[in-house]
Amino acid sequence: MMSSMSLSRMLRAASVCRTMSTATKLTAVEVNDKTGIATVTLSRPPINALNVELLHDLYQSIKEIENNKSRGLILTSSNDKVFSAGLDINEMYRPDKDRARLLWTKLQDVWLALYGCALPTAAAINGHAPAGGCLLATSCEYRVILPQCRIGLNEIQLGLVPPIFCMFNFLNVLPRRVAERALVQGRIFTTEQALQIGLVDDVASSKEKALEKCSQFIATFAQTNPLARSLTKLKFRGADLQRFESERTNELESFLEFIDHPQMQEDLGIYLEGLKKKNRN
Ligand SMILES: CCCCCCCCCC/C=C\CC(=O)SCCNC(=O)CCNC(=O)[C@H](O)C(C)(C)COP(=O)(O)OP(=O)(O)OC[C@H]1O[C@@H](n2cnc3c(N)ncnc32)[C@H](O)[C@@H]1OP(=O)(O)O
Repeated sequence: MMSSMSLSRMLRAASVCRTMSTATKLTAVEVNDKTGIATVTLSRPPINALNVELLHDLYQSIKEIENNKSRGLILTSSNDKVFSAGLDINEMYRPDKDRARLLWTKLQDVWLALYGCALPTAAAINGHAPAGGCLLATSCEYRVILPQCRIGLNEIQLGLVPPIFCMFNFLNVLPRRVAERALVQGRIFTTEQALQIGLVDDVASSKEKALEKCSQFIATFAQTNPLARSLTKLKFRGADLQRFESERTNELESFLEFIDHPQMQEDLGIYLEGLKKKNRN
């Protein structure tokens, strides 16, 4: 039989963390009642590839957390090896046109919501974060990664032109020269390299420790007026957000044109096959 001691401990634990009522299917949202910090966990097995539904759920979660006046937002993954594999290539290979349009629009919405989020944001990168995975992490204000991970914007290696928000994210985090070179080379960095160039702020030995470091970062704002903080953040990011708005329709059309190109389709097919073959050998 359970002792009254362990029952009270369990009740106390249950009152600290609560799952948000509107938590969605592909993202789990948990709010720590003690700290007021919300953790969004990407939960689309096996590798959190960003498809229309995951992007939709992620957008809803970010907006919900922002509207519920949480103290901060931490983004992480339920997979212990992969934070996110980036866009789901199946959504771009031989795509349904309406769905491809929706995919890109939702990616744009997520970027706007996360990059422009009024709350302090942090990413606990508990696995590999190529392409769209890196985009999500660098939209946040602070990043902690685990050892033996790989992170970077490798779009150019797939023959894709990195969209403007990739550039904004890298310029916000890295010196201009380093950002430009990383994007034009489509570099994927190891944990050590990412820390050395400043693509991530810290390294933690486990997911729990990474989450703890993210919470500590968010706690540094405990004494700061939230409105003053968010307006100051907006002063830094506002020009990027405005330029993005003025180019978002063009970028959507360029994306659709790009993936409609026969050569692009052939390249994506080869790339996808290469990823699958790896598992067959
Ligand atoms: C101005 C604008 C106009 C131009 C617009 C251009 C468009 C730019 C788009 C910019 C934004 C984002 C781009 C992207 O995000 S593209 C996606 C790029 N992602 C990658 O290259 C990652 C590829 N994957 C990996 O490196 C590895 O899978 C991993 C993430 C490191 C995980 O390794 P693992 O060993 O743990 O798992 P693995 O066995 O490789 O994979 C498991 C199964 O998942 C499949 N898979 C992997 N990645 C993807 C993916 N991104 N989409 C779909 N499917 C993926 C893999 O094939 C395995 O499948 P299976 O089990 O063998 O069937």
